Formats: sequence, structure tokens, C-alpha cells
Amino acid sequence: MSSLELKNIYKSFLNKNVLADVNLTFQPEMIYGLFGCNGAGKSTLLNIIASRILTDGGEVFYDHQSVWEYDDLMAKIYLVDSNDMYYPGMKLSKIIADTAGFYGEFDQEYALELSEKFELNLDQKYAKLSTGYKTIFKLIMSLCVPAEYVLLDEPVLGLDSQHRKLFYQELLNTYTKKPRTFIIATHLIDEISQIIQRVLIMQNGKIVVNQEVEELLAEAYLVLGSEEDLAPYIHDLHVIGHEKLGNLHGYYILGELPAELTQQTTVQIETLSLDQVFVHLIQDEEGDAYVNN
Ligand SMILES: Nc1ncnc2c1ncn2[C@@H]1O[C@H](COP(=O)(O)OP(=O)(O)OP(=O)(O)O)[C@@H](O)[C@H]1O
Repeated sequence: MSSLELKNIYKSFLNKNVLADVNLTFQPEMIYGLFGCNGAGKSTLLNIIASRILTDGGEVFYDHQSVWEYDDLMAKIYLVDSNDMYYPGMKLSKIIADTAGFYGEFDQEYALELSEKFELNLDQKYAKLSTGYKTIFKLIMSLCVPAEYVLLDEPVLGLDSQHRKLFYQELLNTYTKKPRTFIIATHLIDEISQIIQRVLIMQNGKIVVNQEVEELLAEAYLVLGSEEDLAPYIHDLHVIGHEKLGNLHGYYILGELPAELTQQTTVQIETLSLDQVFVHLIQDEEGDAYVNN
């Protein structure tokens, strides 16, 4: 398996820059979370990688070959989003059989097993499925296709919590048995923080964070204390957020804390969730200081 390399990707709609010189390498066999506020450019980026929309500049390479020039390379990339990909009148069992015929190594057995787990009746026609079950069916297909890069744009939209949990479990199961790359664009950051290995954050069409989740969270803190206690340290730290409750100040910080500060008995230090890091980082004008491609 090779990495997928995005080089100098530009895209604008109606003279508005949506992607501005995106350079990024997706590693094989890695689960990525792709986060960003509404309109940040996540779907545009995934659609470009999957060749569903054209760029205004730049290219996507697999093993140094442009994926848009070779059909066999395109089969290595599979995108699931809110668009319906199937003929509405077709039975699910027929869609599975046809997909298996198209992709030689489609895991038909696993598709049937997942259909049972999700209680999906394969005799139904696609058009007759509820919104949630249409999503479930598309997700089942995404876990069974032999693509090396599976792109999931808001994959659990419309799924109840039990089905979301089951999907995350199955994604991890299939990944463990057959590692490949999943890129999951979602706003449900905390829900997937346990399954992703690397976090990508987009802001205004740029990747502003590209880091191992563990590494990012290992140095993400909320430091609580009085102004008097904290003032000597704060100016040397990367503060991404600040809150004040009466006399108590809370500073959201990325980076190593000075030992002297951590030893203060009147200062309280808490670790942050990925969602907390995202919320504060995205508001922080210096967010792009964390680019780490
Ligand atoms: N076909 C299009 N025509 C015009 N503008 C578009 C088109 N597709 C996307 N845009 C614009 O591009 C910007 C990025 O949209 P995109 O859907 O990529 O963002 P996103 O990060 O996926 O957002 P969300 O989290 O809301 O799904 C938005 O301002 C959007 O309005």
C-alpha cells in the first residue's frame, strides 16, 4: 500500500477560495478524523480526492502517479457521503451482488454478516429504505469494498446512537483484520476520538492541524487558578482559550507546562478532550502555528 499525496490543491466556487493550496499526505493503514466548522472545505476536499469534482489546480498522487490518469488507481479510493449512489428500484441483494462483480475482492460474506447485525432486510429496494437505513446500507458497502482509502463524509448522519456505536465497532473490527486508511469527516468529534489515530483540522480551506491524536492530547490542558498564580507563566505558553469565573481564570493551553506551574498547590490542571481542543483551537487566530504535515 502507498500513501496518497495531495499537492497544491486549489478550488474556488463563484470566486470564493474554498481550498487554498492544500498539501497533505495520507499514510496507508491509518484512521483519520477530518474536522472543521461548517463550510471549512471538508466535503470539497473529499470530493476532489475521489474525483467527483475537478480542482482549479493541483493533483492527487498514489505512489507518485496521478490518480486521475489511471482508472485502476481510482478503484483504490471510495467515497461515501449523503448522495444516493444506487438505482432506487434495485434490491439491496442485487446491489451487493453487482458491486461484488465489479470489485473482485468485495467482501460479500461480511456484507451479509453486517446486514444481519444491523437488521437490514436485503430483499428491500433501496428507495424503500428509511433515511437512516439508506446510510447504514452505504456504510456496510464502504466497509466491504476493497479500497485502500475509504472516505466517509458525515458517515453517521441520521443514525441512532446504538447504530452509530455498532458502526464504529465494525469499522475497528474490519480495520484490525485488514488495515487500510479511513478518513472520517464529522462534527461528532468526541464520538470518534477513540477510534481515530490522527487528527486533521481544516480552517478556511487550509489544513491547520495534522497530528497524532495521542500526541496532541498529551499536551492539551485546562489550567485553573487565580490571576496572581497564573500571570507569571501564561505569557510564555500557547493559550488557545480563556474563561473567567469570578476570580478564577481558566486557560486552555497547548504545549508542555513548566514544572513550577504544575507544582503549584493552588493551581488545578485538567486534561482536554479532542472536542475541547478543536473548539478552542479553531477560535484561536494562531491555530495555523500547529500545521504539521
Ligand atoms: N457546488 C458548489 N457551488 C458553490 N459553492 C460551493 C459548492 N460546494 C461547496 N461550496 C462552498 O464551498 C465551501 C466549503 O463547502 P464544503 O461543503 O466543502 O464544507 P464542509 O467543511 O464540508 O462543511 P459542512 O461541515 O457544513 O458540511 C462552502 O462555502 C460552500 O458553500
